Amino acid sequence: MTRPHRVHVIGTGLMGTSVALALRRRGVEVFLEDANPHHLRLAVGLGAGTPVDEGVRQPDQAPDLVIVGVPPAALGAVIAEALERYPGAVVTDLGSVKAAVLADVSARAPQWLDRYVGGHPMAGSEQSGPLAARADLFDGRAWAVTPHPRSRPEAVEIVEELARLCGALVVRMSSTEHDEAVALVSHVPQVASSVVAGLLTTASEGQLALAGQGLRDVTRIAAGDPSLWSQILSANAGPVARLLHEAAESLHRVAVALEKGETSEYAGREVRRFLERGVTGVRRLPGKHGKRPETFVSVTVLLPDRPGELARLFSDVSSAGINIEDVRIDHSPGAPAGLVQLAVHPDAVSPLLEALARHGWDVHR
Ligand SMILES: NC(=O)c1ccc[n+]([C@@H]2O[C@H](COP(=O)([O-])OP(=O)(O)OC[C@H]3O[C@@H](n4cnc5c(N)ncnc54)[C@H](O)[C@@H]3O)[C@@H](O)[C@H]2O)c1
Ligand SMILES: O=C(O)C(=O)C[C@]1(C(=O)O)C=C[C@@H](O)C=C1
Repeated sequence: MTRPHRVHVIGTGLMGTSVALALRRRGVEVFLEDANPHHLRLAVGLGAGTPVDEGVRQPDQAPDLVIVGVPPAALGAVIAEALERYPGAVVTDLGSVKAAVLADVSARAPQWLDRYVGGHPMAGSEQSGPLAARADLFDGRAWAVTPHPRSRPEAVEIVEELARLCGALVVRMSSTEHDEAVALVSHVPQVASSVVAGLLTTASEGQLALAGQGLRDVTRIAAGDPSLWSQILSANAGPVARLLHEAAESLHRVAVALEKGETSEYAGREVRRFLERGVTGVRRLPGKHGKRPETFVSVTVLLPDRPGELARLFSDVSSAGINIEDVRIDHSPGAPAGLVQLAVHPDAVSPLLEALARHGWDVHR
C-alpha cells in the first residue's frame, strides 16, 4: 500500500479544500495553491494546509502526490504543468469528466502520462469555493479511479489510497466507462433539476408560496454554478445528449397520454407505467455505504424550534440503544417547529415509539 506523505493541492475551491481537510484529518502534510489568492487565503485559514510558496523550498520537500481541483476546462493544462513541475510525483485530479481530460493530458504531456491517473469523488455540493468545503464530504462515498493503459501500477495505488484516506470507497473503471456512468447518475439529473427549476422563473408569488419539500428535493442541485456545469456537460456531450433524447421521448409520451385524458384507458395505463418505471429505478439505488438498499421505516417527530431540542431527541433515541439509519428535517415556513423524520430498521420501530413516548415527544406516523 502506497500512502501519500506530502500532497500538493492545486485549486482550493470546494473540492480541493475538502480533500485537503480530509487528508489533514489523517495526518498527511498538505501544501496548497490557487490562481485566486483570496481562495488560497481562505483555505489556509480553514486549516487545509500551507501555501506552496511558503512551505516548499527544498528539492527534498517535493510532493509525492499532486491533486488538481480546478474547473474542467482548465484541467488538461494544469495537470500537464504539474507533471512537468513535479517529476517525482503522481498527479491526479478531481474532475467530473474523465475521457476528454485524459485525451488533453495525452496530447500535452505524452512523455509523463504514466504518472497521471484520473480520479472523481462522487460527492460535492451545489455551492462552490473553499468556504463550502467539509472534511467529511467523502465519508462512505464512491470515488472513481480511472487508470489508462500507460498508468504505472504504483501511481494507481497511491491514488486509490488517497480516496481511502479521505473515507471514500474506490470504484476502478476506464475513463469512457466513467463518463457513460456519470452521464446517467450525475449529469442528466443536473439537467433535469435545472429544467424543473427553470419552470419556476415565471411562477407567480402565490404559486411559489405552496412550494414544499418535494420541489426542494428535486431542485437543490439546480443552484450549482452554471459556469462549472456548462464545462462538465460540454465535456461529456455525447453520453449526456443520448440520455436526454431518451428522457425527452419519455416526457413526450407521458404528456400525450395526459392530454388524451381520463376518457382513454390506454392513457391511464401509459401514465401508470411511466410512474412504475420510476419506482423500479429508484429501488435500484444502492443503500448506505454502497450496500444493497434496505427498507427502513420512517417515524416523524414534531421538534419545537428551540436550541438543544435536536440534541435532546438524538440523546433520547440513543439512550434506548436505537441506531438512526437516516434523518431528514422539514421546516414549515413561518411555523415555530420542524418535522424530523427518523429512519430506523423495521425491528427498531416499536422500541423507538416506546422511547419517544417515555420522553414525551409528539410522534406522527
Ligand atoms: N462541485 C462539485 O460538486 C464537484 C464534485 C466532484 C467533482 N467536482 C470537480 O472538482 C473540480 C473543482 O470543482 P469545485 O466545485 O471545487 O470548483 P470551485 O470553483 O469551488 O473551485 C475551483 C478552484 O480552482 C481555482 N482555479 C481555477 N483555475 C485555476 C488554475 N488555472 N490554477 C490554479 N487554480 C485555479 C479557482 O480559483 C477555484 O478556487 C472540477 O473539475 C469539478 O468538475 C466538482
Ligand atoms: O450532492 C451534490 O450536490 C452533487 O450533486 C454532487 C455530484 C453528483 O452529481 O453526485 C455533482 C457533481 C460531481 O461531479 C460529483 C458529485
